[in-house]
Amino acid sequence: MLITSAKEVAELPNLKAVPSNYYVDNHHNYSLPAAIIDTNDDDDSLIPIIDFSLLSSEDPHQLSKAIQDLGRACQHWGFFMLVNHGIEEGLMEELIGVTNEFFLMPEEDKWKYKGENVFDPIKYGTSFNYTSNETNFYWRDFLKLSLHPQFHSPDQPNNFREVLRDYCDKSRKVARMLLSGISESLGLEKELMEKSLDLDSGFELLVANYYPACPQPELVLGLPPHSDFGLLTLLIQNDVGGLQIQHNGKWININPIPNSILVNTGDHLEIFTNGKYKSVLHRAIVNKEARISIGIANCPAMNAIVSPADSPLIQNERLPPLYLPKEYREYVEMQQTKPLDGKSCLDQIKINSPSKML
Ligand SMILES: O=C(O)CCC(=O)C(=O)O
Ligand SMILES: [Fe+2]
Repeated sequence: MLITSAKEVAELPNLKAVPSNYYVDNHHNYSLPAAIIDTNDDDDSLIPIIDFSLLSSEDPHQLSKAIQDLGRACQHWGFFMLVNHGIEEGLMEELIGVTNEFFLMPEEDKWKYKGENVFDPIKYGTSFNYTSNETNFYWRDFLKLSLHPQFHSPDQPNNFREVLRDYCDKSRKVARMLLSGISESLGLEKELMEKSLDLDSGFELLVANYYPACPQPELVLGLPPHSDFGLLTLLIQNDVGGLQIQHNGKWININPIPNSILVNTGDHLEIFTNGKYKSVLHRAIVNKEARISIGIANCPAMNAIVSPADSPLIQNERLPPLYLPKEYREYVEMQQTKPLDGKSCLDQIKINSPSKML
């Protein structure tokens, strides 16, 4: 079957209505959770804002407060805005610019990166995940790149590789610093996570999303509700909002804040913390203007076995392990080939709680 990108559909001459195979109602595999979409500005402003520079403060009180704030944001929201992260605004803008140029290239130049398998290091595609046999589509095109342990980049546009390498080296340092702060926030020794999940060989996947301008945004979704695999995702975006996250049973709009990085905790941080830090469902709506977002998922090493941390602070008689150990690679395979049902993949490895079994 010839696949058409969402951008090609959006650019059909005289397109006034969205083709019906993009209608969100047609996705029979899952139903949207009954929740209120809250567009209230007060709620938007509630997303925690973490000042990265305070995580290296020399003032012990400031440092310990910054670590506590980080832990609280992961526990109560699973999402936070990171400011003062030290990555130059110009570099972030350049990455968004070259990514936009990639999506503006002729279709045949992009489809040469189609890829066939879950672990192909460079993949261009459309909708949620073209490895599952979708017949109804999401209003989104994507480019997925494996960045670590081996770095992969398309050759075009010309300076894409160079800009990406610079950004991803800097983003990795920020992510590692956050992960060690997160270990500390749990009372664990700083290095426990990096050692047990072999983060020096950690897998990193970049997902660039292009949501074309849509004539009827209310009828479609850019991305269905999902949680991210990995430990932490760091996401930058242009100034067109569209991300919604589940919080206290509602969908909350997250408006972009200039020069910030949106961070969320992924499935493997939920597993490692034995459920204390939640991997939160989120989705993307679309707009009459095109939107770009670029996330990097920072993950355990492919052959690491992920389980709740081996520490009495994380699992003990009162807190039995809630998740089955699983090799990271197997989890990714399972997630990438699982049918869409609006539920997190974590459900498949949750151990039934004793109260359920009584
Ligand atoms: O576009 C966004 O803001 C969200 C993207 C996302 O959730 C993803 O790529 O996993
Ligand atoms: Fe996501």
